[in-house]
Amino acid sequence: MELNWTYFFSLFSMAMFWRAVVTVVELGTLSWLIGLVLGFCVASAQLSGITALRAAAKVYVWFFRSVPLLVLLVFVFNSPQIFPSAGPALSIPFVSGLLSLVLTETAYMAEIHRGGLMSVSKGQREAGRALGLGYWGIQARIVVPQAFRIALPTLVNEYVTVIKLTSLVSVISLPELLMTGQRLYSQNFLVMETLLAVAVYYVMIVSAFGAAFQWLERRLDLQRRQPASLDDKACGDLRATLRPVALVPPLPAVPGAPLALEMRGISKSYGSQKVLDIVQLRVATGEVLCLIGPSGSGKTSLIRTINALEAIDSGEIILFGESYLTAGESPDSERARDGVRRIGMVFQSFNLFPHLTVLDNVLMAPAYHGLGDAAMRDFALGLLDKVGLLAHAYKYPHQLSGGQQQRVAIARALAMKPDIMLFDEPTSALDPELVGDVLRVIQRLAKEGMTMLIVTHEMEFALNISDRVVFMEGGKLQMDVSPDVLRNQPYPNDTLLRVRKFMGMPSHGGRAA
Ligand SMILES: Nc1ncnc2c1ncn2[C@@H]1O[C@H](COP(=O)(O)OP(=O)(O)OP(=O)(O)O)[C@@H](O)[C@H]1O
Repeated sequence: MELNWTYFFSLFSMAMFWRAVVTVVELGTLSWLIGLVLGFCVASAQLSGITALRAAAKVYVWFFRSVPLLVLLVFVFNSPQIFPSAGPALSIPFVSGLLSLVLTETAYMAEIHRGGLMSVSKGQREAGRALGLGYWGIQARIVVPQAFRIALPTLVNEYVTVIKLTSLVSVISLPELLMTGQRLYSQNFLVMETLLAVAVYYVMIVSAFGAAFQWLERRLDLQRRQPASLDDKACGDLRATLRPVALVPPLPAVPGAPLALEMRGISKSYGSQKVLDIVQLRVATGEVLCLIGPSGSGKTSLIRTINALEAIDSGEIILFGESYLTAGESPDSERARDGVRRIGMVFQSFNLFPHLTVLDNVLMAPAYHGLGDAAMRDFALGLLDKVGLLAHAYKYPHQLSGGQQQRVAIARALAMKPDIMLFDEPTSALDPELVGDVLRVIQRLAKEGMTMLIVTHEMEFALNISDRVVFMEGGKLQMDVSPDVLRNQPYPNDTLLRVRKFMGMPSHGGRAA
């Protein structure tokens, strides 16, 4: 069979086909955009803590993924028979088509968004909470930008699917591309030429939008962003504009002033396992405590309760003389969140925000709390200079070594001008050669008078930096003594002997291994 090529080419200059192209693009794009937004809401509902919401979202996704679009289209178009008041709107094929596509796409998009949201690690949310961000702040500034980037390639693919699905709307007489072609070949019987032209029209639409989306994907791809370090001259020029940064706000450590932190009878269990067992701890302003102990003894759990990342089962935590967290209280309460703003936390796995530059990581919390002015920007740059990373201010976390990332995390925590700093094994995830730089920054903070609790396995560091070394075992504080006692107590009791052994010290004291 010979194709009539002259007729085929003439189909590309027919106004009715280009009108159909506009219809397809309008219908596909609107369905995609509305599905994108509603799908995100449904995915959030699926992941919410509210059982009824979760169940409703699950049923929605299950139902609309199961019903064929063709069936839905015919049903929606004819639904005025059941709901006469919807007649004027739904008798318009474009509206019925849009509604059906949106109902279906919302279900598919919800699954895509859910995958994106779930792949943002728990540590990212915890870093947000540790910086005092509320639920919506964490969603808007941390989770959604990352989830969207992860989901983007699949969302783009879904756009192509939606464009092709619009051809089904011909079943309710919308003059889109297929319907336009059908009307034409039912008159002239040039079926193959017309369908071929329809296919080419679809390919053109998909290719044009595919290229645009690819451009967007490339722009959003963080791995492609490789801003360079500032050279010495640029660093020097920038440094000259900055004022020296005072890391620790002057807090009066006068006699009779309240303790920086007091833990009264804190207990916590995970199921039947008690991980904190009536912990009593008092920390004065300016004191540095190192928490040591065997793996699983509860050190991280203790530090996480101080930062309200975990609720407590019994007892009370008091911050600068004011009750901050009590047994059973939600760590998300207003009071706890206010307390968290006074505490900086540095995590073992850094938890930097990968979609933000180093400087924006540091500025994230001040900006959220309404402090992100020009002076704060200078302060943030000054902090980066303090931790030796001014040259890297405009890079992204993936361009830094682990040790550099951890120093950014310290600067980020310091940007909120905390009164207490918590460190949870800050060097455990680092290669040995990178440990020193991080420890030096912490040492500097100690010298400047910062109140600090540090969970560490660096025993010599603990002995050098601490005012007190606290040994934990089985969720209990077994020993709380100065490094001097640890090193020099000539008549050690059994616990001290055990701790010396744990720290790799000789039983008569001295240096740690
Ligand atoms: N979210 C959780 N759910 C259940 N159990 C947990 C949870 N977090 C910690 N645990 C358990 O609590 C105990 C104390 O853990 P924790 O992380 O506080 O110990 P750790 O002293 O910091 O240990 P390491 O030095 O290995 O980091 C462990 O037995 C651990 O398995």
